[in-house]
Amino acid sequence: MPHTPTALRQTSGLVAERLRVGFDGHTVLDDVDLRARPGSMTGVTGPSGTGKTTLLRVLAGLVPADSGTVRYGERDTPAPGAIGMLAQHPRLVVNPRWTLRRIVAEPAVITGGDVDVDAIAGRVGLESSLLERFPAQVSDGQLQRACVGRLLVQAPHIVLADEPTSMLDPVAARSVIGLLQEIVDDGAALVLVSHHRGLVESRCAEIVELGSR
Ligand SMILES: Nc1ncnc2c1ncn2[C@@H]1O[C@H](COP(=O)(O)OP(=O)(O)OP(=O)(O)O)[C@@H](O)[C@H]1O
Repeated sequence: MPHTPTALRQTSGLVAERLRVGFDGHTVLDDVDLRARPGSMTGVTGPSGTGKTTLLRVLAGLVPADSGTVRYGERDTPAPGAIGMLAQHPRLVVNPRWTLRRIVAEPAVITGGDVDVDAIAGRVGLESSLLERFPAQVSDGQLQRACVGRLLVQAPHIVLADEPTSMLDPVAARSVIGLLQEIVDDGAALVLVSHHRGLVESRCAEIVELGSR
């Protein structure tokens, strides 16, 4: 039976309260609250070095907070596969020895599901012929589309996107944001880190501004 991400998704957002993180005695996050609701985008913005990526890492459970809490629905740790991430530099996070087809299909391999990678490629505007290429043989925009395709296969409850369009030209950026909006409209809670205030203000129901006090 084909993998049907939408049907499998059980939405639950996340709530972070009073997060504090410091490195080497220097406070980076100071009492930060953030809520990401199902079917909604939450923006994180602020100048360079104010802790946007650190906040995403804490939300993903990759960096422990010194204090504060993160709740994922009813849980205090995310369910396996509940969080999907989209990186600013997709080349740094994908396996360079995998074809785009394998990169897109990977979440279904992990769960033992079946997936129509060509259909997913069509949905994210990636020519099927590119699926047989390796990351070094495609553009940043094409690789980011493949990563969005992988998100569609994973169908996470929560998407954490760290400057996902900053490497892309305006047309490709709009397209990737449109695809993320589809994932949100499908019920995911999305946290969007971006320096681009206009983008955050136009798309996000809630905005966390770091470095503003
Ligand atoms: N593992 C770490 N050890 C020590 N310091 C760190 C670590 N991770 C981040 N920092 C520091 O924390 C601060 C915030 O970094 P972070 O990458 O979260 O900022 P950012 O807002 O995402 O920046 P940018 O917009 O430039 O990507 C920086 O001063 C950084 O040097």
